Amino acid sequence: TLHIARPEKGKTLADFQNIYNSIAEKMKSESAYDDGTGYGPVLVRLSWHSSATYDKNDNSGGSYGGTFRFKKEASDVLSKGLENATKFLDPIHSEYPWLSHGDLYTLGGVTALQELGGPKTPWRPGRVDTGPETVPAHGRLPIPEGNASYVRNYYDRFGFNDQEVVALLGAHILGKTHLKNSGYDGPWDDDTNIFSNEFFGNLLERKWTLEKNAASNMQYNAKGGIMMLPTDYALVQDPKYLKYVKKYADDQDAFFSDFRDIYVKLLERGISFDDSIEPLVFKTLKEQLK
Ligand code: HEM
Ligand SMILES: Nc1ncc(C2CC2)[nH]1
Repeated sequence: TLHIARPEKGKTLADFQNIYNSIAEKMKSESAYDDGTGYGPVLVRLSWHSSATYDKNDNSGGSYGGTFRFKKEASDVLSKGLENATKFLDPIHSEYPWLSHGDLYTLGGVTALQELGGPKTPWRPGRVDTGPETVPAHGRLPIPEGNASYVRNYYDRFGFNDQEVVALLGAHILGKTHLKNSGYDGPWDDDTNIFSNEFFGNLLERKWTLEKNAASNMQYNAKGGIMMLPTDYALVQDPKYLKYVKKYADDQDAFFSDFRDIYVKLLERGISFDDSIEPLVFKTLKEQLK
């Protein structure tokens, strides 16, 4: 499968900054969502799930075709809860109908990440919607019960190495698990909408206890109301992953730049962009107030 980027005709940085601002303003005005967590985390998760169907073996799936807009893909039980994110973005798509869904879902994640204090993340337009026949079969999303070899094997399908996998999973500092979505529960602390390297410090410094949760799933819990999925905890069980967990726990700047790089790589996986076109870097709302 070939995915050639075709940037929307005649659109400039200013046009996409307008969309960024619409999403960011809507995040601000609907900050009460999910008990005050806000829409940032679930928008980041949607950008990940819309890219997570990628398979390097035939270059299928990935963010290009915007196929998450089809119920056939969005109904995957492992995507439960993401209907909140697509419903949030529907009015943005109505306001800017010229923007492809693939560009909408990835731009939503980049906007959320930056508005939650994450790294400045270059973004390129040009994903083109493809039809229902291009929706990949269910089964390409990861399960939370996996161990380290499961996680390594899963990301091999993207061609991501150990360092990239550890950096990418640092996104789990954002947001929450919800029993009604995934059958996992927590964290219950409040600053789950600020991007930082704390996921790694939590993994290394807290005392983790493996417990059965209210949905009879096993998860790791620590005092102070934080939790880890089995796939999170795998990062400290495997010596090759552990090396990078320590690196990122010690060095916020290294985490921010490595997360930015692998997040861009994820959102663009499988797409051929015209490298003579500069990626776009958006200003945050705060930066535009001055
Ligand atoms: C081994 C791979 C992964 C597994 C098994 C996994 C699993 C999960 C699960 C079970 C939830 C809770 C969903 C719910 O109950 O609402 C979740 C939430 C989340 N995931 Fe992941 N995830 C993985 C990788 C990623 C990646 C690569 C990113 C982003 C780069 C990401 C971003 C998020 C975010 C931001 C949330 C919070 C969503 C919210 O607060 O509604 N995850 N993930
Ligand atoms: N620690 C942790 N693992 C998964 C999560 C979900 C993002 C909220 N949090």
